Amino acid sequence: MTDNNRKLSDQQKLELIKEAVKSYPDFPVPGVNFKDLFSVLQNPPIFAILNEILVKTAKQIQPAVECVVGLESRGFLLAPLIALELQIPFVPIRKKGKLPGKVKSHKYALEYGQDIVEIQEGAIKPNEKVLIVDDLLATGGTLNAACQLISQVGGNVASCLIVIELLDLKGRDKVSSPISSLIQY
Ligand SMILES: O=P(O)(O)OC[C@H]1O[C@H](OP(=O)(O)OP(=O)(O)O)[C@H](O)[C@@H]1O
Ligand SMILES: Nc1ncnc2[nH]cnc12
Repeated sequence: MTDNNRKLSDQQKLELIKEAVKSYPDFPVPGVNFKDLFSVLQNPPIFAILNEILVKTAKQIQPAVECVVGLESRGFLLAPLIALELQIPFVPIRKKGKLPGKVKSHKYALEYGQDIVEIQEGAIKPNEKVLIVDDLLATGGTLNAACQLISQVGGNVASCLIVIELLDLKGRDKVSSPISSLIQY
């Protein structure tokens, strides 16, 4: 963190992150206003602020989480940063057919299309307290599928941490675990 950033409030830091998120109307299909996390990652001071807030938020969860699950693909850019800082395992949830070994699967609906998510058997310990991390909450289909999958393999979803929440889509209504989002549209 730079000296200038140290003087900013959390609210001001979140505003800077929000200003750095680029929007792309009608991508990848008409009607979707795509919010691009990569525009934040291409701005190192803002990426540093995002990392700082994600780690701080994750550390505040009580009781402490024991594992960080990242959702393919953009959750993979953030979850390992948190896992490393907290010195707990990072576990991927991927789209169908990409993880080796025995997997458990769950089908889900997207804002556009549908998909299947998978996790490796044994990646989550029985009753382990899990933090799920992703870049964006839209319809909530992906996050709900991840929660179901983690429960299916015996984990306990303690909390979900999302950078961008699209409020109109009411995605959080689909998810029974607590969700923190950093910026909202
Ligand atoms: O709340 P939902 O409606 O489920 O949408 C949110 C999900 O959609 C995006 O991923 P996407 O499925 O586009 O996959 P990608 O990151 O691999 O491009 C985003 O990164 C979330 O994971
Ligand atoms: N509007 C959106 N922007 C970025 N990723 C998304 N995934 C689902 N909806 C999205």
